[in-house]
Amino acid sequence: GLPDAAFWWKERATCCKVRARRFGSQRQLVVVEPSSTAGVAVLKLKNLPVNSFSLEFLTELIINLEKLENDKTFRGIIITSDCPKAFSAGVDLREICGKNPAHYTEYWKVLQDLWLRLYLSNLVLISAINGPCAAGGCLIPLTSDYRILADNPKCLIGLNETRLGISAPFWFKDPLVNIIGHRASEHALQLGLLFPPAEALQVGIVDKVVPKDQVQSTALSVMTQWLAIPDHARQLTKNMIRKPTADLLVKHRDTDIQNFVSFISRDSIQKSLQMYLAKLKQNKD
Ligand SMILES: CCCCC/C=C\CCCC/C=C/C(=O)SCCNC(=O)CCNC(=O)[C@H](O)C(C)(C)COP(=O)(O)OP(=O)(O)OC[C@H]1O[C@@H](n2cnc3c(N)ncnc32)[C@H](O)[C@@H]1OP(=O)(O)O
Repeated sequence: GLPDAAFWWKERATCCKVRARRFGSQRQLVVVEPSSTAGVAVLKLKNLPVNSFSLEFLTELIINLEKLENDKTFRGIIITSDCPKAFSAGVDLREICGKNPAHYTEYWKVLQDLWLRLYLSNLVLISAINGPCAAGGCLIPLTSDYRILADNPKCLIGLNETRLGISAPFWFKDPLVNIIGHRASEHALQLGLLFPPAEALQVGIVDKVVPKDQVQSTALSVMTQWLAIPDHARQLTKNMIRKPTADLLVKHRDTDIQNFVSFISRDSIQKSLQMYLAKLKQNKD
């Protein structure tokens, strides 16, 4: 069962709602639409320009996922991007650069919340990856049940953290190992590889590669196959497979936060993140 996670969710849901009130933004960063298939919602990420994970975006995403999880009309979610430039550029570097330990603590807790919410979801989650997907951006595909990538050379996917001088946390690494295996993860993580579509399919970080204009329709047809299985049987099986990995984070959340805050506060790490951000701004198309 999920008693530990359920406890966390209840407590964290209240925090999310308080935080959402704090932002009070008029921009809608997450759009949820019913699909043409009954019981399936399409969740569109819309934090322009690149769906980087700002605290506000993460908060809105968690609230929307929680609503869908609690709405018995939905059995599955297709997660995709409504930003032409990216599926997700991962952690918003402005959230982990030049801020204070209290901010880093809050940010990391919320990122953990998102991971738990997705990884232990009872719904079928399909990532329709219609743009580049880097580092933290892979959190969504890696916690999904199925991943479809657009066949476009710009659609690189992978955990490239080491290229920024940082390390992916264990709860990014573990699902990757579960999906692509130990040796391939060792290679991909240390070198910070971003895979183009054909290689992504070959290594197994995605399940299907299709032309960009077919990503959505393919996601719907894959969803239909998954929904043919009775929910209770699929959910029990998903939980049985995922619980040992999820428990590692549930049990070690506080230590993980402390490790992150002390790591990210180092001058050398801050310098290398600032350099990466400056380089991104220089390399504009
Ligand atoms: C001991 C314990 C250790 C625990 C762990 C410690 C640390 C863990 C760290 C957390 C793990 C996760 C990390 C991350 O996710 S770091 C982010 C990694 N992301 C990337 O490397 C992707 C960066 N972005 C790109 O490659 C490109 O932007 C693109 C997504 C391919 C899109 O390219 P393009 O269409 O050419 O657009 P631009 O590059 O011009 O980007 C548009 C504007 O967006 C800004 N941008 C892009 N990415 C980010 C980002 N991640 N954060 C903040 N801002 C970002 C970019 O600078 C442009 O801004 P501008 O228009 O103002 O110049």
